[in-house]
Amino acid sequence: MSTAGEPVTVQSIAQTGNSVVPPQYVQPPETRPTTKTTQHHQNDAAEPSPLSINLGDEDTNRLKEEIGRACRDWGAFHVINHGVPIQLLDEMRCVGKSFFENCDMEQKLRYSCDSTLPASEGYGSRMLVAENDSVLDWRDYFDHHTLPLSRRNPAKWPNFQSDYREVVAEYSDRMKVLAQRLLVLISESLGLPSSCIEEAVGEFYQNITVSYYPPCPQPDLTLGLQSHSDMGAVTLLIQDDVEGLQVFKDGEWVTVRPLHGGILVLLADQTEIITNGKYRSCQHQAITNSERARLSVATFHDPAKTRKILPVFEPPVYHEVMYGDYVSSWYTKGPEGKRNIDALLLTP
Ligand SMILES: O=C(O)CCC(=O)C(=O)O
Ligand SMILES: [Fe+2]
Repeated sequence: MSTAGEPVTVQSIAQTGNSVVPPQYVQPPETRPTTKTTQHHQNDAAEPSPLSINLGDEDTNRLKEEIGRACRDWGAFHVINHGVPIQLLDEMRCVGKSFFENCDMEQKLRYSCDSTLPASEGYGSRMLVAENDSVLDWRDYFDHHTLPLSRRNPAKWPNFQSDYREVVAEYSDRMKVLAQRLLVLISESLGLPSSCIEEAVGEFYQNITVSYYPPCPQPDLTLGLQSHSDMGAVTLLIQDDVEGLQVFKDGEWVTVRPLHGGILVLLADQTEIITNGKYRSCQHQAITNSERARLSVATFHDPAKTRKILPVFEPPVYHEVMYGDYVSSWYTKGPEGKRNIDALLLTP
């Protein structure tokens, strides 16, 4: 499939035009995206799914109540009037897309990540794959290490497009501010002191991953990204206008309708531990389609690897865990839905 020594990317497979995907990309029947378990968003429903929350709402009690409800019911919600210029969201999508679509493979491969290391920075294709897991995601990605500033080295990011590095840096700074504000609101929605969750997380380790899902000839057999919950504290996600992200709610996969200008907030596993399971992390996956490539940009806010994470409510339902240990077990076992966090339950 690849020329000697080149990593296989999903985009290069898609470009062969084959009508059949290579066998490593075929999901076992139980994880395939079936229409039976998929409830598509309700077009005319009174409440979009997941909920969309107006951060500009001056009625702060109502705002906190809505956030609490969304966190309990979905572990995910869109925010609008979030203070981040919509133009910056568009620019971020645009520079990300242009890396995948306007650079030739030789240029792209200059930024290849080290696929033997977890969460290595750069261009790659197999991030969430466990060591012994043979099913691959139908996705390529570019991961940027953005915060703390000591990890940020824009020289490792593409510069074929003149403003790529500035856009990513500005986007990173704006996402951090928004994530901090959200953790305040989430804390307050539980009656906790404003800074409670933020202090439990400590300094943010932030990564920005641009995911690119090429059209797939067999969308019924594949996943763009297998079912998982994010490991850190909170993820802020934007997508283009192509559907594909699904969240798991009440036993069903619900497709998240793209909301231009909105930002999707996904609660991640450390927030579930810190809130002692009052708010659960959102299990999600990405499906593929045969028509159009899809792009998303996920901004992860994680604790430092040495940070000890433990519930702030008594009696604790989860074990204390060192975040770095949590990440290691995740990478050796693979995400497999939410199995990793369930392993921390004191009374499973
Ligand atoms: O592409 C998406 O919408 C989801 C991406 C995601 O879940 C991730 O990168 O962790
Ligand atoms: Fe995710």
